[in-house]
This record gives sequence, structure tokens and C-alpha cells, in this order.
Amino acid sequence: VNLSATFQNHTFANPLMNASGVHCYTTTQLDELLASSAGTLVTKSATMAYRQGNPKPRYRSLALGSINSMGLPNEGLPYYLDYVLAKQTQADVPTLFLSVAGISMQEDLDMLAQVDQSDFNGFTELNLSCPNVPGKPQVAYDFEATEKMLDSAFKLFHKPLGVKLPPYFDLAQFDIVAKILNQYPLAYINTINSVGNGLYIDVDSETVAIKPKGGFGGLGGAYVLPTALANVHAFRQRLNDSIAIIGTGGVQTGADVFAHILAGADLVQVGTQLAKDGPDVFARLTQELSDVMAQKDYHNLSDFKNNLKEL
Ligand SMILES: CC(C)(C)CCc1c(C(=O)O)[nH]c(=O)[nH]c1=O
Repeated sequence: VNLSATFQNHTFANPLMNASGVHCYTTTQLDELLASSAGTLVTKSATMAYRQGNPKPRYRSLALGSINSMGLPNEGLPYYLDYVLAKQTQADVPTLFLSVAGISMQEDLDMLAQVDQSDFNGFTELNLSCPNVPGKPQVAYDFEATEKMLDSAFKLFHKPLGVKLPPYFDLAQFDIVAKILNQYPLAYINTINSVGNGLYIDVDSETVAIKPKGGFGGLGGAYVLPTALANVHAFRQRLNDSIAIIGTGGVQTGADVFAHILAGADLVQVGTQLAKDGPDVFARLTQELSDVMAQKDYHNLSDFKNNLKEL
């Protein structure tokens, strides 16, 4: 069984990587990902400068997944840009992904300009869950703002660019968003980000699980797998073939990875399960994916990618 994954004429040993925000805040964590069986990595979404983020507890692992309201804690763009620039000169380091999430569209553009002027040769991921003007929904839920953001981004950014999208839940929204995205020379979309503003309640203590936002936070893990698969498949059915898809959300087993690829994902990211198990999760997931493929007599990802059958 061959797990190698092609992605915009880059090849990875396997389709698995971390989801931004999990095990990717420090160079130590990033080095642990490189030392793991993961095919590549993405850095924690960066703002221009260091950010402390929200008060703790701001992440909670739950039986059925996770809830978080981290508040964009990160070491600042220069820290992550320095890391990927240093790594890309080393042999046998895969093409890397750098995530940016300004707290304003202007900050996003300033960061993209800085990356564009650098020698970074990997993929840049623009997190469209970034906040909009107060009182308005996040950029990706404000289609006019999304269009404005991408117009401005592609005017100044000339390296491979992907966007991280929140989940959509309405088929008309898939049509609208895909129509917007198809207007741009995007390298890829990454779907989904956490399912926004869930509320976990602990009945014994009668309390919420996390401190920020009165306990409201983004959901990950088993809770979100069907939503993640739907977003991957809906966009695969609607986007130009030139736009690759990273599937993120709800991966716990090799079978879940298989499902994401069947739905149309070219690469698959792991968040909550990586937070629970640590980087060894990638050795288990690659083995399990390999076993599922062998049982079905598939030899390459292309044998079943985007081959989901309807009834
Ligand atoms: C939600 C934002 C804080 C605007 C972006 C960073 C982010 C966070 C976070 O840093 O709270 N958590 C997520 O699950 N997804 C994200 O994209």
C-alpha cells in the first residue's frame, strides 16, 4: 500500500498532518510533528505580534471531542516565519504550511505582504474565521467581506495561498461560497474549522467547561465528523479542479481518514485526536489507513479519492 499524497505538484509521504492550533505553538511542538509519522505540518495561526490569548481553561478535551476558545494565542508571525524558513533549507523536510489569522483584514494583508517578500516556498493558509468588524459575523460568514478579503489578498500575494473555512450548513451557502472561491487562483481550501459557539455543560457541577465567552467555544472531534465530511464533499463537487481540498474535522481512526479522502480530500488534518493522543497518533492513523486500503485491495489514494458512491 502506497500512502503518498500529491498536492499541487508537491508530494507528501502520507496525507496526514496536524490541524492549525493543535501541537504547533512552539518550535519544540513543531519539531515533534516533524519527528512523527505526519506527512507535513501547519503552524498555529499567527498574528503580527505575540498574543497571550484568552484566560484558561480555554481548551477542554471531552468524551465526544473538544471545545475551545483559545483567543489566538501565538508567538507572532516572525517566530513561525523564521521556523519554516530555517526548516525548508534542510533535506528530507516536507513542504510546510504557515497559517495567518489577523484580528483585522488589514492585519491579514500586512502579514501576507511580509510572507510574500520572504523566501518561504511552502503553502500559506489564510484563516477566514478571523473576526470582522464588531457586530458582524466572522469574515467567512460575511460573503461580501470574504470577497473583499480575497480581492485584496490576491492583489499583493503571489505565493501558493489556501483559505481555512468554518463549516457551512446550508446548501445555498455552499453554492454562494464556492462561486466566490472559484473566482480566485487558490491553491486549496481547508475545511472545516471548529463548529462555532457550542456550549458544553457539566451537569454535576452545573458549570460550563471553559472560562472565555461564558463557556461558548468551537467544537471538534467526533461531534463534527459528519459536518466535516459534508463540507469536504460539497466543495469538491462545486470547486474548480485546480483548487485542492484539505479535509479537517472529526478524525479519530484510519477509517475516518479514508472517509475524508473518499469525500474528496487531498490531505487530511487531525486536531482534537492529536491533542488527546500526541504526535504518536500519526503512526496509528497511517497504519489504520493502510489496513483499510489493504482490506479493500486499494494500492494508492487515487484508487478511491473522491469516489464516494450515492445510493
Ligand atoms: C477563532 C479565532 C480566534 C478568530 C481564530 C483562531 C481559532 C481558534 C482560537 O485561537 O481560539 N480556535 C479555533 O478552533 N479555530 C480558530 O480558527
